[in-house]
Amino acid sequence: MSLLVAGNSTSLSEEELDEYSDGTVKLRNSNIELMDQDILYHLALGSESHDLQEMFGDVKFACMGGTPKRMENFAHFIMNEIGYKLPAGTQLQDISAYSYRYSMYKVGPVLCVSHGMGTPSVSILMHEMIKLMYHAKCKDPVFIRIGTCGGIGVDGGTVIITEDALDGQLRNSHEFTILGETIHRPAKLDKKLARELKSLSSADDPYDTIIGKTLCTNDFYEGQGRLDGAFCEFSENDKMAYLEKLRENGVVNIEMESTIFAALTHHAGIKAAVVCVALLNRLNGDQVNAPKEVMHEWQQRPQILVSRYIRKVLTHNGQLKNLFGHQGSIKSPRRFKLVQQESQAHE
Ligand SMILES: O=P(O)(O)O[C@H]1O[C@H](CO)[C@@H](O)[C@H]1O
Ligand SMILES: O=c1cc[nH]c(=O)[nH]1
Repeated sequence: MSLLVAGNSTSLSEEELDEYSDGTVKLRNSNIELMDQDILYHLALGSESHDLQEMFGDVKFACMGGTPKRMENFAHFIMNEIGYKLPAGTQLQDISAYSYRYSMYKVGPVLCVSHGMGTPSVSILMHEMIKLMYHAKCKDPVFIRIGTCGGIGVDGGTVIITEDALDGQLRNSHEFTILGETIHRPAKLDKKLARELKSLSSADDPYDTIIGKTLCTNDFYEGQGRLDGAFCEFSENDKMAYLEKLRENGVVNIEMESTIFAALTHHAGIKAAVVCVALLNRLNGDQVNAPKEVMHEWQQRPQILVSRYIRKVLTHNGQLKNLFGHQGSIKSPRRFKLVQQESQAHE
């Protein structure tokens, strides 16, 4: 059996992935099965304290993004899009509220979870999300990051689907330090899923949706070649030469979570995608200074694309009609605005 070897780490071969044919998420850690209980501390959930299969067994999509508010908004939006009805007299609850770390909302088969900023925050969440999928016996869950980024040669408002996630040294892997040893795991996303998402963009969308390489950094300022951090020990020429080098290598955007997100989902055999909206074109500057309302509308764009995908899959599986008894339209930015206004009115 051929293994994909990166550093001294291994990833799933095609043959191994085939072994997961019942679709459930297998853990690559035999310690978990031997434990009396597994506490998902940062999600405020546990395998003994909660019936995770009953609560989460129907999850098909785990959507994640940086801020709790974005994910709460997305939960309301997707609820409307898939026609999911909450039991009378109830409202969406933040399932992980008492962790005081991440927020989690469940809308039928869709989980909407905030992941914070940067690798450590996402890494902790991904361990617990993958274990949650395992304990809940979820079948073929798809993980999607819905984020923001800086564009390289693309206008603010452009939606970017990541084809390959690259680290600061342009390697298509994520570097881990485990027991003092450095290992790399491939930062692979599902290319077919990326293409499918792209196919759901519409000529009627008043913005571009593109696929390209994403640079993932450990910092927003010096790490992304900004001149406007508290420190800067390089010149504007150095910065522009670096951004041009990125562009020559096919990089179209920069953010801070894609390699860890890709590496851990791939290591777990979970299909994943990253969809971000550019908040600015970094070739034109460093400050994020678009008006608040404009940025708010831009951030809805990846959510609209992802909702089209979710609706498509649920429609294909016959779930949209059968489970929720209402179809709606695939392209519905107008309805999204209404939901957003309602949710803002409650802020
Ligand atoms: O908008 P989100 O998804 O939080 O992501 C981007 O925004 C943060 C920086 O402002 C980083 O976490 C970056 O990856
Ligand atoms: O420039 C940007 C904008 C959003 N997020 C980033 O990480 N960088």
